[in-house]
Parts: sequence; C-alpha cells; structure tokens
Amino acid sequence: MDNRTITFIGGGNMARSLIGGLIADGFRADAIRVSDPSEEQCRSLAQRFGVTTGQDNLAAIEGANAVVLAVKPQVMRQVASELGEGLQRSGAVVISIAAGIREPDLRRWIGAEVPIVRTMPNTPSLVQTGATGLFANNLVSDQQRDLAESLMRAVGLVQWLDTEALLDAVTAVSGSGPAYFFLLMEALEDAGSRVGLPRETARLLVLQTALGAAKMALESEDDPHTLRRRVTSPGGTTERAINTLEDGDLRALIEQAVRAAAERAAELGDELGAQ
Ligand SMILES: NC(=O)C1=CN([C@@H]2O[C@H](COP(=O)(O)OP(=O)(O)OC[C@H]3O[C@@H](n4cnc5c(N)ncnc54)[C@H](O)[C@@H]3O)[C@@H](O)[C@H]2O)C=CC1
Ligand SMILES: O=C(O)[C@@H]1CCC=N1
Repeated sequence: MDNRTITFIGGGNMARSLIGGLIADGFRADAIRVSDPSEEQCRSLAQRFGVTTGQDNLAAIEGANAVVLAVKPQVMRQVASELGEGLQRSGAVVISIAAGIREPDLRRWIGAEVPIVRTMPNTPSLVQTGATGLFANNLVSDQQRDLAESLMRAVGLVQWLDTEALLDAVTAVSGSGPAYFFLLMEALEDAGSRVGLPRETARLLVLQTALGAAKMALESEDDPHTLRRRVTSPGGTTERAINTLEDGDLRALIEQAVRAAAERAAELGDELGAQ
C-alpha cells in the first residue's frame, strides 16, 4: 500500500491484530512503527512482523501520516496530552481505537484542532476478517478519510457512522462480539465432550461449524432466520435444541449482554471524559 507510514501508540492485543492484518494484506513492515513502554511487547512485535519499535511516543509519530492510538481508555488522556504538540505539527490523522473515549474529549486532551477518526475494530482483523465502525470529525480531509478507511478495509469490513454515539453500539456488537462467539464455541465444545466426543474432535467440529455457518450466512441470499429453519426439520433434533435455547430466553440474554456492553462504553466515556 504505497509509501504512507503509520504509527501505533500502544502495541497490545488490538494493535497486534491490526498490524498482523495489514502486513498480511501487503502493507510494508518498514512503514509501520510501534511505540510501547513494554520491551516485551516491542520485542515480540518486531520479531513476528519486522516492524520498527521503540519507547518514545513523541519520536514515533514524527513524519507519520496516520497515528493509531491503541492504548487502554484509562491511559488515553495522558498519551493524548503528551502527543499534543507533535500531532499538531505532523498533520497526521489521529485514529483512536479506544472504547468509550469521545472525540471532543480526545481533541481537548490533545489541545489542538486535529483531524480525528474514532474507530471500533475487532481482533479478527489479525486474519483480515475484522469489522470496524468509523466516525470522522469535521477536520478530517477526504484524503485522510480514505487513508483511515483503507487501513481498516485492509483488515476487514468497514462501516462509516453518521453519529459518534453509535460507536458504543458497535463496540457492544462487533468490538466485543468475537468474545461472545468464542464463549459459544467453548460452551459447545464442553457440551460435545460431555455427550461423549473426544475433546479434540468436539473442538474441530465446533470450529468448522462456526466457520461454515458464518460463511454461509455471508454468501447466501437468505437471511440467518431462513438458513436456521432449513436446518430445523419438524420433529427433528435441531428443533428440540432450539426450543431449549428459546425456553431459556437466549435472545433476551443476548440483548441484555449487548445493552450492558454499550452502557459500559458510555460509562467509560462519562468517567474518563470528565477528567
Ligand atoms: N482487545 C480488543 O478486542 C479491542 C480493543 N479495543 C481498544 O483497543 C485499545 C487497546 O486494547 P488492547 O490492545 O486490548 O489492550 P492491551 O493492554 O493489550 O494493549 C495496550 C498497550 O498499551 C501499552 N501502553 C500503556 N501505556 C502506554 C503509553 N503511555 N504509551 C504507549 N503505549 C502504552 C501497553 O504496554 C500495552 O501493550 C483499548 O482502548 C480498547 O478499548 C478496541 C477494539 C477491540
Ligand atoms: O473489552 C473492551 O473494553 C474492549 C473494547 C471492545 C473489545 N475489547
């Protein structure tokens, strides 16, 4: 992807997923810099992906076209304040991936009217199957919008949002979403093992079934409801299982979980933004 350079401030789980996905898509490793106080993180990223790493955040953003803020929401204020002048000088587009942190707060901490794209990616970006919601402030140029979009598109699906508040819903659905599916995989594997399958066999069957269901739902013209009905023979095995799940009110539980995650995102924004 041309000669644009990108700096990650924070090289943890989500940065690693994005970097891995970008490199798998052909992004040059020497165009990616990572700054993280953890020497262990730096060593591991440099070894695995060949990216440049260091511990000096300000030095790392020099000359970058895009700066991805990939630290925990709780340290965002400190990081943004420390980078303020450097970001103003560089003209880079700031791409925040933090849950909850609102663009006006981030801009206030940076202390300058800088272009910011607030995003919510997810960890399957590592295998280029990510899903990212994006919101741009009105200082982002068309070129910077394209840059942010192309970085996230390189690692999966992108969806622009008209209002920033919707990012809390994206966080609750797809940001945290991989964990819900992993939990379902764990539970199904455990159940498979309890009804007699060797654990390894249960795991392989579960993972392939999850992949198959997602692939089919993506590629089919029919919606998931129709696809589900096709698996469910009247009086058959699936019907009995689905009835058990519906009787246990799985849908209500999922809605409750998604609401809880969205509320937590808003709460993080309130708590940390008040600083
Ligand atoms: N893990 C996930 O699935 C997703 C995470 N996010 C967001 O990504 C951000 C990072 O989350 P994770 O990668 O999971 O956390 P993490 O804890 O794995 O990574 C954070 C990294 O920031 C580094 N760090 C701490 N202080 C720093 C500083 N002053 N300067 C530079 N680096 C510093 C830490 O050493 C650590 O390596 C969070 O804001 C989170 O809300 C967004 C979408 C999904
Ligand atoms: O759990 C979290 O707060 C982050 C944001 C979305 C996924 N992980």
